[in-house]
Amino acid sequence: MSLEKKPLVLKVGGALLQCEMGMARLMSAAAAMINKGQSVIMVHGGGCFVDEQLTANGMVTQKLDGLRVTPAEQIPVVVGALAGTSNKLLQGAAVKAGITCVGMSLGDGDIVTAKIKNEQLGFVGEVMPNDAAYLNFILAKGWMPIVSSIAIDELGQLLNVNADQAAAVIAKLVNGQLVLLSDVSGVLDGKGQLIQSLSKTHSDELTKLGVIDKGMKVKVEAALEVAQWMGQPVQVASWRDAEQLNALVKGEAIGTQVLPD
Ligand SMILES: Nc1ncnc2c1ncn2[C@@H]1O[C@H](COP(=O)(O)OP(=O)(O)O)[C@@H](O)[C@H]1O
Ligand SMILES: CC(=O)N[C@@H](CCC(=O)OP(=O)(O)O)C(=O)O
Repeated sequence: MSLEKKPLVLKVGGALLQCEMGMARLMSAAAAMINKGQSVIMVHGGGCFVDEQLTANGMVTQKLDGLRVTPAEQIPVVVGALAGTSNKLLQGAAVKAGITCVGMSLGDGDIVTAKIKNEQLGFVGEVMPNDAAYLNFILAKGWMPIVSSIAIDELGQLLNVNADQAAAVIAKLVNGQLVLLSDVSGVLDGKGQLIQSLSKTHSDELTKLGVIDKGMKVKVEAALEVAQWMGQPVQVASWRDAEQLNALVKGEAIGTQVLPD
């Protein structure tokens, strides 16, 4: 299978949902790719939006190693923000760009299996690839799945999954090419310069120095895991940068290339 024929798994981060122009540009890039016959799956976060909604509901946010501690009482707010508002806002932008899309979550169509990651984190999920049939059905129609990172475990419990980890699992599930789009141009070094290509050794060094931290640490870990698994680089780039989006449509490498060993 040629690279460009692999489904493209595009993960978009939270801040995008607060930027109407960013959403419009991204969807127009996605529409251009879909019109060329490229399958695209969009996986999204919405961390900023969750923060906002928790605060509005008088709840506090606590993170451990970049992951949100999610007690049971926060689940309705988190699910509402991610599987509800964020997912539907993106769907709206996709429809406006002429894309036929299916808004869904990790809990749909048995695409993944899920379990609680670690009791300390509360209702935070760890997911594993399971069955690609539902996604493949949508892609075969030429439609674009828009997937929120809410999973459901065997007991029917709703779990909050970090969206970079969700995108990594979807990429593995469909053997897709993963591009993690954030609000920064890629992984930056200690001087704020873009790192063109990043190996595991280099990333470990920068993480130890605290240069790569918070959300970027989780993102780079997810990218390294998929790069290793696929034997091909995973890109960390920016949805803000119109030039990067144009290059992505042309199939060019953008942002930081996170390399397999
Ligand atoms: N070395 C780094 N390079 C770039 N961003 C970094 C780095 N270390 C930490 N960050 C932070 O990580 C953020 C991106 O992660 P995150 O907020 O989880 O993004 P998203 O919501 O797009 O997934 C950046 O906005 C930046 O604040
Ligand atoms: C467990 C966990 O941390 N879940 C994330 C899910 C959303 C997310 O990952 O959003 P971004 O991609 O915008 O960072 C959260 O609650 O913020």
